[in-house]
Amino acid sequence: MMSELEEDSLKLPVLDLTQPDNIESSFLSSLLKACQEWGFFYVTNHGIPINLFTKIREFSNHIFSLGSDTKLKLGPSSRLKTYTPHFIASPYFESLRVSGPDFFDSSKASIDELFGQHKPEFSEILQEYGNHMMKLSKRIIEIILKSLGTDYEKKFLDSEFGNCHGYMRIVNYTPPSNVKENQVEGLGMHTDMSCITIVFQDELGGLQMRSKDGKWLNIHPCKNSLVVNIGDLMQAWSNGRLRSSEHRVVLRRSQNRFSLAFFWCFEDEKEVIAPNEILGNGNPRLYRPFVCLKYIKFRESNEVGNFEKIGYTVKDFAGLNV
Ligand SMILES: O=C(O)CCC(=O)C(=O)O
Ligand SMILES: [Fe+2]
Repeated sequence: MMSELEEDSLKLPVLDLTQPDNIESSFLSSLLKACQEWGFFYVTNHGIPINLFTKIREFSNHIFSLGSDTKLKLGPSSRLKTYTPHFIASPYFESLRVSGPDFFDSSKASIDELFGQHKPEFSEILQEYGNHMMKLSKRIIEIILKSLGTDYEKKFLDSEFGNCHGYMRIVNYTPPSNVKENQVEGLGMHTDMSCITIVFQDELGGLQMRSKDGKWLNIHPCKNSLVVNIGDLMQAWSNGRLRSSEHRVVLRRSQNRFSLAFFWCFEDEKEVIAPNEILGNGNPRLYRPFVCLKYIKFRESNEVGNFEKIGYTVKDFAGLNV
């Protein structure tokens, strides 16, 4: 069950879901350690058909090769606001957002607007992918809860995470032509607002996380595996036992980079507060309770054109000075 990948000096555990109900306790403790220290790990044998990634990648090429006027029909000042154009997150980043639970409808609205006609095959694929990712997210949280304490998945999975929702971002990175001389940031340092994020990155790599002592470490692409990272909501809910790490994307080659990020989040109206069992005896609360949507609004209002900028994380929003 347990396997580990050498990542420069960074060793991230690989959660193998071949038998999700039968995970060794030694693996659970290495998973918990990774979530505390790095906030990142890999998941493999996750059951997502490979051809879904291939098809979404094809779809992504199709969308992002459209003219910018067409794409801006979904831009920040449009009705749907599902497209993030270049020069918002970075000059080299553009993305399309598809929201659950009805991934079919959400993508259909964008596609109809872009192409002026129905392309149900794309929406079907995105719905299938979204359904897989919703289930996968729940399985991963179940295992993370198990790693935090005996029977915690029984106590907390449905009661705390039963109403989580998800959305995906399909991302196209277009590096500048002189990228070979100087690597550039495709996406600047940020933390995710999710409970967990599950990322497919293509073979070019470039995802990096920041260690507690401020070093940038590569999260290499790993065949047939997805990258999982802890987001801000989970950091607050776990009273800081799980780390929402700063990360970024660097571009080193003059080739476009494709990634697909799935964000699994608490429902907007949920009050995020670490349960007493998670807190443990005598430990101070590190975060005041807050309503999930209020944090998301706080982040959005501080982004000022710079999506997910650091300096306004959950610590700045709800951290208690203890
Ligand atoms: O493109 C990637 O590999 C990661 C993207 C990311 O960190 C994000 O969208 O939050
Ligand atoms: Fe991220």
